Amino acid sequence: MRSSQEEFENAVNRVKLLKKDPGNEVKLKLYALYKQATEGPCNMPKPGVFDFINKAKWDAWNALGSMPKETARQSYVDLVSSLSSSSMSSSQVKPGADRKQQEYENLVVTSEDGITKIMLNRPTKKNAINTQMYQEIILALKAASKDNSVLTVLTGNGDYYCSGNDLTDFSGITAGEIEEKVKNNLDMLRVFVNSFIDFPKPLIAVVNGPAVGIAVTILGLCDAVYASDRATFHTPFSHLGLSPEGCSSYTFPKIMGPAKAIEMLVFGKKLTAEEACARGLVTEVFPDNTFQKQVWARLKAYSEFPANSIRISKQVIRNMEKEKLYAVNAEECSVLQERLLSNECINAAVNFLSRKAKL
Ligand SMILES: CCCC/C=C\CC(=O)SCCNC(=O)CCNC(=O)[C@H](O)C(C)(C)COP(=O)(O)OP(=O)(O)OC[C@H]1O[C@@H](n2cnc3c(N)ncnc32)[C@H](O)[C@@H]1OP(=O)(O)O
Repeated sequence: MRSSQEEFENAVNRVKLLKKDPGNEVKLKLYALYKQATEGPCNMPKPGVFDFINKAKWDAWNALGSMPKETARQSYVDLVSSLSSSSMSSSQVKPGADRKQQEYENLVVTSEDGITKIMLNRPTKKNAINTQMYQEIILALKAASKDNSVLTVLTGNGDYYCSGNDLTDFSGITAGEIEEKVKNNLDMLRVFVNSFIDFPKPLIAVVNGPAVGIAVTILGLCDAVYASDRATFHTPFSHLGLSPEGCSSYTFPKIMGPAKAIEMLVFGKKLTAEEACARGLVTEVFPDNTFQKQVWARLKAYSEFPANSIRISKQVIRNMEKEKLYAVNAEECSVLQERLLSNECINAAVNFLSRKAKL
């Protein structure tokens, strides 16, 4: 259900009544969503590098890309509700009450039986992740981290799980605009990956079909990966003149050993689901014809475990590595920023756009 103008205005007023300062990151998000909801996409000139505050605000607003006003308004209302409810005592939160689900352009998000499912929903584009979908996943993870669910699931609609970063993202950009666009996208990628690092409860990938690029690397930050035997796992970074992201330069060698990680991340070897399982990237493989039934029965059973215990145990494991993962993410984004501007990468994108190259 979409929120009304009245709900939005109420939320604007409720922000002023918050007892606890929500911190700069959240304040920037609120600012950006408010501007997007009231004025639409950012078309203001970018403030100078030393105008730190206005630049941070501009970056946050600009990163929302072409998100529709209505989506921004709903995201704003949801964010304010989560801030208001997090300042309520636990006795004020009704057990089992499901949060109203926000509507997204590129995702379908549902909550049932203690499980929030975030489904990538661009099946005609093999669920390629464009700028707006990155933003929506960030928002959906933020909402799921605060809802009543025990588990959160990431999956894809259609025959693909996800074909990775949308390679048309940079089409139509002039030479003068490219550096700015790349920088903004990399700032957004860093926030996107951090939202996986920070996710506070078990996050499970239900890989219904082939996965490419960032959709594969991010699996190293998930807590379980269930795959159909139809799924494949491909990170063709060298083929595209790119470099690893999603913390895979750290998680993959740790999961499968350096030689096997290099085979995937540097030489672009595509793995079957069974091979990915043997390397430890996938938790379990299921036959495609019973995949959904078996996986959801398993998840339903897990969702009945005590919620606090599950969350705290996941956090104990993740907290050991958080600082390292933030540093890896920042380093990977900085290397990737250079790569995206390289001729090798630009040629690969042009070849894809002119349909000369596919994987
Ligand atoms: C700021 C972030 C930086 C992060 C950088 C990179 C990380 C990565 O994710 S790198 C990996 C990028 N992905 C790819 O290289 C995959 C490209 N796609 C393909 O090679 C093929 O489309 C694929 C093998 C996935 C599927 O082939 P087919 O089964 O033959 O289908 P189609 O090619 O006809 O695809 C249908 C439709 O979807 C569009 N599509 C698919 N993938 C992408 C993509 N990644 N980006 C944009 N569009 C994609 C494809 O163009 C078709 O569209 P239409 O022609 O309009 O029907």
